[in-house]
Amino acid sequence: MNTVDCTTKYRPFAPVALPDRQWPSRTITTAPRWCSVDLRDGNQALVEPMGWERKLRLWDTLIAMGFKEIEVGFPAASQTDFDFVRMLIEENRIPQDVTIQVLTQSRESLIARTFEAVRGAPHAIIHLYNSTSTLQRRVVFGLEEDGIIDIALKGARLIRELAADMAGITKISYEYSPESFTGTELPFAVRITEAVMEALGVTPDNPLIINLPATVEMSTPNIYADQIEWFARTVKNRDALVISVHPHNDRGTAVAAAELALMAGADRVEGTLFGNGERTGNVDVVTLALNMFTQGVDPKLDVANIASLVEVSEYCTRLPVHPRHPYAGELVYTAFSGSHQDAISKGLAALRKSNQAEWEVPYLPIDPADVGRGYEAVIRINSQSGKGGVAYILERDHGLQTPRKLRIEFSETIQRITDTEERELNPGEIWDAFETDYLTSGTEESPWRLVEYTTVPVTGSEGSDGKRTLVATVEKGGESVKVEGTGNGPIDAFVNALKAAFGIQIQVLDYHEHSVGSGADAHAICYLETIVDDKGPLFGVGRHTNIVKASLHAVLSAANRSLRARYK
Ligand SMILES: CC(=O)SCCNC(=O)CCNC(=O)[C@H](O)C(C)(C)COP(=O)(O)OP(=O)(O)OC[C@H]1O[C@@H](n2cnc3c(N)ncnc32)[C@H](O)[C@@H]1OP(=O)(O)O
Ligand SMILES: CC(C)C(=O)C(=O)O
Repeated sequence: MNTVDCTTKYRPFAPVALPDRQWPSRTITTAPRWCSVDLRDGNQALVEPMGWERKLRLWDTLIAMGFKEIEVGFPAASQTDFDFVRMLIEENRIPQDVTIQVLTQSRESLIARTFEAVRGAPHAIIHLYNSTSTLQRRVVFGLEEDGIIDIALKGARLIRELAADMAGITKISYEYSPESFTGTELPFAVRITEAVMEALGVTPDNPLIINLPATVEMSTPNIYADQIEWFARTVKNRDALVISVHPHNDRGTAVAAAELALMAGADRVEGTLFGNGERTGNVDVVTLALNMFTQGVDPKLDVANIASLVEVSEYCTRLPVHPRHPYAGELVYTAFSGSHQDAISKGLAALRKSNQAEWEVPYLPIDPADVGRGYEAVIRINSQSGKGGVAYILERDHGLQTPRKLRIEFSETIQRITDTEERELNPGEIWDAFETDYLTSGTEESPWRLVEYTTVPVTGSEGSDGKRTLVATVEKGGESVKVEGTGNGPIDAFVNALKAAFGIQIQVLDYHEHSVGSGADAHAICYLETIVDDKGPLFGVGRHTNIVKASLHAVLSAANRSLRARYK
């Protein structure tokens, strides 16, 4: 029971009055303009901010992914940020279709230094911000609305001046963030934006990127979408604006907020790889991009090698990507639970058989191969797993198409091991268990062993009807015995031979056989469902390059398995 009375300590976020909201019936059909803020918002939230080498590695990765706008730092804040921007420019590292973006507070000295940093770049976005929320106006700035507008306008006018001075050297675009937008009254957000637009003299040809950040995610994502739609419908000269969103993830719904904001009219998204950023992070652009991808929308970001993105992100941020992180986590293409495994393996088989282009596999919203992940880890086995998963591993790794009843039987063996050992079994251990149980002979646990055999047709006797006589050498517990029997085929003849020599009674209920591999490696696998001396039904499995030998091995496999404790 909570001891804090949340009803007095916290208050619900007021909804936006927008009864004719349009966004709920829209869908996302094109990629937004992406802006990576890894090197700024992501960097400023790190325990150890990135040095040059890490920044450069991240920069190269972002470029390779296809980002065309990258916020490279807060150059007035630190020498490292300043020097990094200079290096990109002086070493001609900025591709011609990429624009760098830099952040600054609305303070004269910081703005001047920011311009110094970008001088000589082909194109730069100067990103100006000041906090506009009710709370920050009161507790941080001690100012009324007009005072806050004043801060923004002083900065905007200076930026316009300095941009004009830089004409012909560096093309400057403008971005303004009414920071803490989500805590700002909407009419005030529009008012300050319109004032900044006027101060900057923006036009549809030279628009302002108006970034409406969920600096703190304070409400459900539908309310953020309402805020964006309300803003877009109310602000004057909408066509001189590019509406950008910058969601943080305080409530864990930044991805949803960004998506709904796009439906509400946002044109651009600022975010980071895997959501690194202040507190619970920025919106994760990789997830956003792949969410689009799985809806058939080209995200215009290359996320095809997700493992290398994880590797770079973990190296640069020194923070791990969670094993359950959407699309990227180590475990997100893995099912341990039986019913999931069963559906996945049936789904994969159906897809292979149908040859259809469209991806449709239960529990796998995306083909792991599309992000460079293999199928090896799709099914892993522990005590939550079922027969489908175990059978999948046997087929995937060893080509065994086990009959349904054998799957049930063997999965009980695996279940016993995983329950006893309380851990995952790797594919090698599953195969070992199968070999030990079904394919081993001539050991203490599996004393029966086939040494050799020959068959001859029964001739001369009346009504022999294709019967054969089989003569074999069989070992039991190391002792060799020659056996002989006649039957409708080799299995029948062998069963009769064993009965005559040892008194063992093997009744064959069902028979399956298939080949595995091809060429010199080809061999036959035979599965026999049997009752051995009233024990069973139980399976015997035989494997050999010779199809008859495979079936005789299967008979002795059943005999061996009837000695197991569980059949006593
Ligand atoms: C939501 C965000 O992520 S915004 C980006 C935040 N990122 C960072 O802060 C990282 C880099 N920042 C820094 O290194 C430093 O804060 C600097 C160099 C920018 C400024 O440092 P300092 O001037 O020493 O201190 P500090 O950041 O505490 O400045 C606070 C002052 O700036 C004012 N201020 C804060 N934001 C702004 C702004 N956007 N525009 C104008 N003034 C601002 C505050 O009112 C306060 O004024 P006061 O000194 O009169 O009380
Ligand atoms: C500077 C702004 C865009 C910011 O980082 C935020 O509001 O989170």
